[in-house]
Amino acid sequence: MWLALIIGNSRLHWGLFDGKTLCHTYDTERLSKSFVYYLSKCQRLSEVQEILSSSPHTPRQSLFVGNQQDRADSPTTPSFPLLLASVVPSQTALWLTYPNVRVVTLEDIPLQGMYPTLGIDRALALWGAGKTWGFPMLVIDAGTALTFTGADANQNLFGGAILPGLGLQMATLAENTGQLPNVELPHDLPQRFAVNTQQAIQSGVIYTLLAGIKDFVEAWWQSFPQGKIAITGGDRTLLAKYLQSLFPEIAKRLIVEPNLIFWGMEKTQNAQFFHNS
Ligand SMILES: Nc1ncnc2c1ncn2[C@@H]1O[C@H](COP(=O)(O)OP(=O)(O)OP(=O)(O)O)[C@@H](O)[C@H]1O
Ligand SMILES: CC(C)(CO)[C@@H](O)C(=O)NCCC(=O)O
Ligand SMILES: [K+]
Repeated sequence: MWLALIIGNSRLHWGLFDGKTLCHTYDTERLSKSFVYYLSKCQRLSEVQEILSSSPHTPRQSLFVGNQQDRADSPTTPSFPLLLASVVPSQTALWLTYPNVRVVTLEDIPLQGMYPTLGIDRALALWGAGKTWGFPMLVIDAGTALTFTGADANQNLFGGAILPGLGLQMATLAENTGQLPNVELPHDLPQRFAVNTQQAIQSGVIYTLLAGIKDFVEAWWQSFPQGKIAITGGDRTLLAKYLQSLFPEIAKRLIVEPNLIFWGMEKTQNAQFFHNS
């Protein structure tokens, strides 16, 4: 068993693997140094699962009482292996205190033509999607930031784009204006021409984002008529639903998959190391 951890800009994403099989996923807030310590002391799978699914993530001392002494003294009780990918350098540092950790870098991903500051989450999602469904592949990651990242049939980075994600666009409007409220995203596509403030914000953010996605997707298909498209990230389901209503011909060709980055991590040499250990 091993753990995959993606440190995103809003929260942490956890994958619990049995070899190549992804058994469980968890999302957590950012965690404390003592959490890192407790996780490193977990011996049983049930302990890992309990502390990752508890909320808030302050592990109960009692979980460890009793055999804590054995653990401190025994050299034969390694922590669960942890494979880490992070786009938040300050958070990476905290997790380097975990004893059995490996960090995924761009060098671990066999895509050609990557530029040095490319986000590891983008490279991993693209690698995971391409290795699973084939290249050419375009990944749309609808997270804190929304990104497009594409690679051609030779697994060469074709390029992409970065813009504020749906949540960030809504939050920025509320934070930087005197009269605009914080608004939730609607479950269904709103009406385009709105007659109240809340719906006007929803319409503006959603319809311009959908138009932008359509434009990128069409440009992608112009370059790669048989090119595949996968969407991931916290807003993927909502976006896929809006696309289904507005541009069904695009939605039909979309692969919607929450775990692209985990698939990417599993398909690096680093994971191979864990499979064999
Ligand atoms: N339970 C949730 N908590 C936080 N955000 C959520 C949740 N469910 C959906 N979202 C949406 O997910 C988006 C954030 O996506 P995600 O969790 O993929 O971001 P992230 O952790 O910052 O990762 P990345 O850095 O890759 O974007 C937000 O815009 C928000 O609207
Ligand atoms: C764009 C984000 C924030 C998306 O999570 C991340 O991939 C990142 O910090 N990237 C670095 C810049 C780049 O990818 O070109
Ligand atoms: K920054």
